[in-house]
Amino acid sequence: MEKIRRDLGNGASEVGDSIFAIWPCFRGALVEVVMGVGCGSVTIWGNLIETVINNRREAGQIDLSIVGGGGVAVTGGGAAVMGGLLVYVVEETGRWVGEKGGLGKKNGEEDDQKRRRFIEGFLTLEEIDEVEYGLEIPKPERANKKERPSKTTESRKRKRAKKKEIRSKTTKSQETKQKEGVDGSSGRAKAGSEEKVDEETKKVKKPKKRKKKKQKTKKKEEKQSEGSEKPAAGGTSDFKEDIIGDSVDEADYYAWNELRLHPLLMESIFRLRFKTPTPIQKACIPPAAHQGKDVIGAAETGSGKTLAFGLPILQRLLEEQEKDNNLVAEKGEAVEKIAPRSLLRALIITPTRELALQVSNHLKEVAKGTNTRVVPIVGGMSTEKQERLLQERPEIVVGTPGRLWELMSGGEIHLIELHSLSFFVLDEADRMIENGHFRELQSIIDILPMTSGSDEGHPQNTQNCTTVASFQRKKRQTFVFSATLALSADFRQKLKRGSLKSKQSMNDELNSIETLSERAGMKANAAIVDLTNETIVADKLEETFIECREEDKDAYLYYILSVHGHGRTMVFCTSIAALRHTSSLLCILGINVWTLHAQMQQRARLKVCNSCWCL
Ligand SMILES: Nc1ncnc2c1ncn2[C@@H]1O[C@H](COP(=O)(O)OP(=O)(O)OP(=O)(O)O)[C@@H](O)[C@H]1O
Repeated sequence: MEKIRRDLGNGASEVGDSIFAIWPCFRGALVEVVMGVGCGSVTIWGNLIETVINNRREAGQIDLSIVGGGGVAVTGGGAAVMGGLLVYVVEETGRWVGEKGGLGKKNGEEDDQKRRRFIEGFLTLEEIDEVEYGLEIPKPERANKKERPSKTTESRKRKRAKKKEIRSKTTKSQETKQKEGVDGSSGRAKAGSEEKVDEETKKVKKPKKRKKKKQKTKKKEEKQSEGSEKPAAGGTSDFKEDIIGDSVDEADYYAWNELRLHPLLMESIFRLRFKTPTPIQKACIPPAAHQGKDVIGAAETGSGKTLAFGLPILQRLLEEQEKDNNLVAEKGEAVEKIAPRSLLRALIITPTRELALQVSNHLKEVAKGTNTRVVPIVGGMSTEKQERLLQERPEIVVGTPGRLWELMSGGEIHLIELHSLSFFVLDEADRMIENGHFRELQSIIDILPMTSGSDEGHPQNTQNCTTVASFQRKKRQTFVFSATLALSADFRQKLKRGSLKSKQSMNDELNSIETLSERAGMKANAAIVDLTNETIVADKLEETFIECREEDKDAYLYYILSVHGHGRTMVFCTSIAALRHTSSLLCILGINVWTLHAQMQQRARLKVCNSCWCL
């Protein structure tokens, strides 16, 4: 066996770059990486290289063994031995394997140049032309995880053939199940190649569309037939046993008692296993749900703000439904005619599409078992489809300013019949006023009927929209939620005096939460709940700062993810290019990566969000 020593460079990052770059070349070859002694980041690099090589070996993608060099184990373990970290690639087959600054010339000069470029440049995945190099980037194996769409035509063909086989063999219901499986796998976006995934998903999904439609119709029919069996608001139901399955000890949820929520909402809370209300929920629900007050709420991200406004909305809608039902029962049909049915009762506005969907999904989950419908209206999705959803007249709409205003100014009837609007919510208000992007938000606020105490009862004509006369105007509550809050000491006085409403102020942009709140109709007796702390950092987060060289950043990231990254991790990058680099790298290293950035199509962005929520 001819052993050729290849010095892959000095220092962790050089070695790392070389190893990353030449991995694909190792495929099929029997090589040894012999670690030399090291210092400094030897622990990181030792762990990194060992983990990666072991993963690859287990996946059968690489046949490398690690041999401690210079008497120091590859894992380093903090060995403080002076000297650079050296890696020797020992080739068994006699074929060129890889090197830094290279001498290899087994296959002619041209090939060598390509390889050298390949190694020295540390190309990103997008830059590597697999065909040119005759390489196939190894696909990390994921135990117990759904397979991601493969890049190669061969595997695509295999997939298609498999699907065909499944379709022909299975019965209708089995087929549906199988398809769901495939669907799941196609949802896995491959890092740095969202567009490809999108195309691929299209291909995989196309034949399913009809099936899906059929399923939808079937579901709809089932729903309709179930309609009469749905628990009426406030009525007792066997919902708990149905959904919960295993029993819930209500005593564990005693902390919710003081919030006096409707039994159907408590059923949802049991189902979601939310044992105690979060501080922001505890502070906001009583004034909002039982005193009918407006609320300005601020708390760190992830503190449960959605339900801090969501539960009061659902509580009031359920109470009203109960009252209506009782009146109908007492006085007969006549009352039903004047009770507002299927009108927009709550309009929730968020600064981003993803947040709107997150909020909408969260509320849907809690509203399960009630008759309340929640619909998201966001940009980047089919307007026609959203108009169809609105034709069903949902009580709660969660949307982003742009698409909402587009539909409102186009005369979408459900969105401009605002006389029965009982809740107007601005979520993440601090982000809503950032960059002054939200001209549409201003337009939406302008067409809201005045809240009680102003010119109640008078219909308004504003711009393209006309709000209809109210026969049963509800007192509207305004909720403004944010992760940060800076209110002036005399904010309440300003609200009382209406100074923020002055002519001068009306011409100002919505550039502060104070102005935004006041314009949205916030009343002076609003409950102000500020649970932010000075550091802004969420309590559950621990911040750590690692000082490192630019070229070591990737190694640290991989190390942190490998050693500490159990569960989900979010990695923020400064640019889309940086995101592509990092995600490609992590993908090569066998980490399940999803990317999300502004240049992705909305459909792909939503798919990523949905998949991440489902993890
Ligand atoms: N009482 C509760 N007990 C346990 N988990 C809860 C409770 N209320 C909400 N959650 C969960 O906490 C998570 C964060 O909630 P939510 O999204 O409402 O926070 P948020 O403050 O709005 O965060 P962000 O500002 O990031 O939108 C969600 O997954 C939600 O299901």
